[in-house]
Amino acid sequence: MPGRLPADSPYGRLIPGKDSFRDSGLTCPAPQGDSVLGVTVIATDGLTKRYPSVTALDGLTVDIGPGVTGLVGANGAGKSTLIKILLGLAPATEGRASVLGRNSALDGAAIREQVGYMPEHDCLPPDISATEFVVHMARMSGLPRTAARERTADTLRHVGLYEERYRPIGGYSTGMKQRVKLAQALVHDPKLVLLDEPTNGLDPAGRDEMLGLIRRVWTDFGISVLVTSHLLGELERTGDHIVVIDGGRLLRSESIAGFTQTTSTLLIEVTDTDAHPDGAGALRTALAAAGLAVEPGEGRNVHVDPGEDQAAYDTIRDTVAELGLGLVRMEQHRHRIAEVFQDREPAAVGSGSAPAEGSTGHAV
Ligand SMILES: Nc1ncnc2c1ncn2[C@@H]1O[C@H](COP(=O)(O)OP(=O)(O)OP(=O)(O)O)[C@@H](O)[C@H]1O
Repeated sequence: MPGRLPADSPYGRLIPGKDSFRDSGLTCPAPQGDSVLGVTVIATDGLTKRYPSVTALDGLTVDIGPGVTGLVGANGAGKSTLIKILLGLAPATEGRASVLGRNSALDGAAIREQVGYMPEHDCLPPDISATEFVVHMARMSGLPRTAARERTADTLRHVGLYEERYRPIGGYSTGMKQRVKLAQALVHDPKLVLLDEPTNGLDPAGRDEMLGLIRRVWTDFGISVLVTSHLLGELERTGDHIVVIDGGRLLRSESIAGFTQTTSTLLIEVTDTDAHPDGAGALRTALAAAGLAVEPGEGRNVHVDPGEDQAAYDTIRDTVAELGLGLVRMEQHRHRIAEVFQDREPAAVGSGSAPAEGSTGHAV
């Protein structure tokens, strides 16, 4: 018989006592196109959570639809508190929240049947294997023994754990542990997963792999994702939508495309040559001498604002050719999410270590 975890279990499992699950296994395609538009997966209205010494959420009102949504905020912004309220694991002081159309304050158990949760902190038992642990969590969610084993094998394979899944978790790397936490959130085939800082502690390559896995949870299986991060740029390539909170308040809620609108600026990337070991620098100098509005900068990309001057494109092409550089790309520059927040008030900028070179993150 499946057991029952206390409500304060880090995984928030409560036993639904049901004997059937969505039978889509791991093959449910993501809904596409208009069919997903206008559907609210998570909604909050004036949501407030006050602890004795701090207000963690302050009148938060936001609607979140299907797909991958990044919930971004500095450490202490209120992300984990929001997740706990959504799951019905903590009461709000004021306001209301609903998940998949159910009231979080009243229907927590029903919500947790349909939602997977990956906690932020390390809370895995070190002495048992990933397989044993995930089977256990599947059983806790009410899956019969055989189905629990099958889905555990499928899910661990999906997150990229193979032979290691039979070894004790205590010997796993941080990345492997994060994968186990993701697997247990997915094993009961939820409609939505809430992932709290899943890239924490990972190196840049590990972050990219985890973000790719998260993206596929939606594109391959149609499971919506709310993923938190304190790194603003990290979710740029992974998410469909970003919600930014600060001090428990909504700063911005927008599609990624909205954040990263194209600008009028052209982005030009060129190769270096023996004659011009700094190809981009040589191009900047030559284009400025030709009268174009070249933005100051370093690195391999050159930014030029052509304004209304259609001849600018020809000038750029001809200048690259005259310098003997290779033209790798010339396209309209898109804002990076981090640039959108560059002019923010210092008070709104929180802590958080920026990841190493090569990752996409910028601390909020
Ligand atoms: N149980 C609690 N009792 C008192 N204060 C709390 C409690 N839980 C959270 N807080 C406070 O509420 C604020 C928001 O915390 P929360 O954990 O939601 O932030 P977060 O955005 O998830 O940050 P982090 O990534 O650092 O966990 C913080 O100031 C935190 O110290």
